[in-house]
Amino acid sequence: MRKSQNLKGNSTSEDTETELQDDSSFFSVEELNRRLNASSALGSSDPKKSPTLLDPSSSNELKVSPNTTKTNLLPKAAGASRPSSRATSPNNIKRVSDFSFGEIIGEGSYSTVLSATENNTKREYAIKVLDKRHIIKEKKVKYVNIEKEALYLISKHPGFIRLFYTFQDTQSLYFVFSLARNGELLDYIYKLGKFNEACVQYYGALLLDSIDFMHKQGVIHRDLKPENILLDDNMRTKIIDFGSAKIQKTAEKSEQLSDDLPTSDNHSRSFVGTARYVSPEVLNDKNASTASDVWAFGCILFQMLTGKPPFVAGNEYLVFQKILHLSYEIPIDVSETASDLIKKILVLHPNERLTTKEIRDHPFFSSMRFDKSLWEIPPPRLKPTGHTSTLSLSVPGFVSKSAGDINEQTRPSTLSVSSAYPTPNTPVNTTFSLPSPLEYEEMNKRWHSVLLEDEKISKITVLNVSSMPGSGTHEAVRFFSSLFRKKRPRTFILTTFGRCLLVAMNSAGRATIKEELPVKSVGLRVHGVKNSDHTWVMETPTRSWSFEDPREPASTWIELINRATSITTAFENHSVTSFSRSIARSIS
Ligand SMILES: Nc1ncnc2c1ncn2[C@@H]1O[C@H](COP(=O)(O)OP(=O)(O)OP(=O)(O)O)[C@@H](O)[C@H]1O
Repeated sequence: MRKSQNLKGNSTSEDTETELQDDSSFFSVEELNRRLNASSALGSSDPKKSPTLLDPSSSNELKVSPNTTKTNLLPKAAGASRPSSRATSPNNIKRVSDFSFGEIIGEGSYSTVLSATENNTKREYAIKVLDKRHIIKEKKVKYVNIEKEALYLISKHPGFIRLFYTFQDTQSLYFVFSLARNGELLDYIYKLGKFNEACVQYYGALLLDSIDFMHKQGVIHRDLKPENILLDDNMRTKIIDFGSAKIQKTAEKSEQLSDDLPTSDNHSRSFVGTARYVSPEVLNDKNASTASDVWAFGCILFQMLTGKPPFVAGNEYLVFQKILHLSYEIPIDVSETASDLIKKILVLHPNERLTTKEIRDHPFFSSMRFDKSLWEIPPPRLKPTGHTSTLSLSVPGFVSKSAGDINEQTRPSTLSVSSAYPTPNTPVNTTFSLPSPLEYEEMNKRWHSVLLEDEKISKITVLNVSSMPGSGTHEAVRFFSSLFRKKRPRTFILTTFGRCLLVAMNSAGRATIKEELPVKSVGLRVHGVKNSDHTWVMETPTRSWSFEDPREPASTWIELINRATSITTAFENHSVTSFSRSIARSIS
């Protein structure tokens, strides 16, 4: 296997050929419960019988308390984890003290993922930490097992994240993965708007080859989406998150291989997946099949080609309606060959959908060779193709950093992809990080008409926003307005005075405030939304706003809004004059 050096000069986990070493005993509810009980009864566990339980005197022992939260279950952050006196635990099963944990690089519904360096080898990994109590409570033990088994089945293919070790301590389960340093495919789609067709062919081919292999191993992923596709040091794709996977039985598998028709999962009738990528058959009768993964693949191809998934709407119900009615449009700038492929994949009936083999043979992929050499050719430079004019925002005057060539520019050195700033042609789903001081100055000038005297922009980004009457209004009014609730892209400005503004340019090119969010309203509630890490809600008794930011988690925003509330409070107490000036200004 390839030898690689990371940016710090450390060798990466990909360097090692080690077979999966795991503590398989913890993957049963009984064993998990037994160990949890043992740990609760402090000291009653028998380390000989449970070789992977940490020594209670170890600095890395994580104590169970009834008030334990997800965060304090985590190993200590960067540098805090002291190397163990013993390099590894008995039977070569790893333990927390074998690693120094770094920053949190991702969070899932049931896990937190941290970067980590193995103390002995200095190899870097991504370690997924799952809270045992939470897994048991939510009845997810079965899925933890499936994830491990699926990862084992597909481990020989380069298109998947590699699982190296599993282990546990009293409170958590640990999956040690190869570290995909270049973040999620989704980041690049947002950053570039959309990919040119050469890039879509290349990345589409890597994914197709991976999906094909995965299906031959009897694994249906069931949650394929750009967030679950990571990019490694060489900008090649690694599919992650097998927590929703289904493993087919051998009989099903051989049937599938003989006739190449989609095999379905008749046993699992629960909805899994993500609304925008879920197939019509899963919505209709909850039957997931290999064709359901092909459907999701079609949605991802569409998203790479156009910048957004084919089925988007203000809420999940409307997304489902669009999927069931096959209501999507291919923009005219997509080539005929690509459109033809999309139309043959996004087909309602799974048996009429192209199979992975048929997709490989489609003219869109005629330049790609589906063999080992596919994974050896250098990735094409990631380039956007122009912009979708109907989606562009009118935010003039910013230095564009989004367009161009990602591979050409310095690649992001960490997992967080530095984002672009609003430009007149930036697609709506893009979000933006803080600009440099010079760009700040420029922005403050551009938006000065919405700012107060001495007030500066603290954060500017584009969010999808919808609003409706608050919980204090009549239920019928709320119900009907929910039917027409539409998320619209809006430029959001947080100012140094703590004001949160939704702004737009008028036809004369002048920035105007569309709305000022009532960060100090009595009865204001700011909260996240179940099943969506990137959506949050601001609610007053009379009005509620729902925000979606595909890049930044809702928790960051909730913290920001809370901070804005305290800033405006301080501001009001100390600087009444500025408010008077602002009123005078708005009148003039
Ligand atoms: N090997 C890795 N290298 C780098 N980042 C990773 C790796 N594995 C996971 N991540 C990051 O952590 C996030 C959460 O991981 P993952 O999707 O596996 O968790 P999960 O609990 O299964 O999530 P979900 O709620 O989507 O099921 C990912 O979206 C990704 O950004």
